[in-house]
Amino acid sequence: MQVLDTEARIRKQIAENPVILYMKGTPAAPECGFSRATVGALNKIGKPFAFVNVLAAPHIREKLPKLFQWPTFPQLFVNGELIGGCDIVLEMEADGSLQALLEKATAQA
Ligand SMILES: N[C@@H](CCC(=O)N[C@@H](CS)C(=O)NCC(=O)O)C(=O)O
Repeated sequence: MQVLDTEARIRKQIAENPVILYMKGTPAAPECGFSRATVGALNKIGKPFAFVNVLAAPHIREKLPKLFQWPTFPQLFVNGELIGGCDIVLEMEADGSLQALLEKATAQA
């Protein structure tokens, strides 16, 4: 029962938020260097994003990696699609594609 509830919760969060970051800690107080770096890249772009602190949500921390076959955090979703973790976000920030993606996603919201 808990497993189904957790999956439904995750799918709702992803559906309701055009940009959502599953991370350790909060944007104001990240609790892992990978999450900190990812928040830094998103803040540089300056578009709004939702977040879930998986350290405060152990069921989500356990379930999300299985749902989207991505084993680690952070995980960035844009318009319902998993973009990736810290490495991918930093690469996309460097080549300009993160800005383009987020501008498009938040313009549609
Ligand atoms: N290369 C990864 C690094 C992320 C990573 O290694 N995260 C670890 C440590 S924070 C993790 O989430 N481990 C699984 C867990 O703690 O649930 C990325 O690009 O995001």
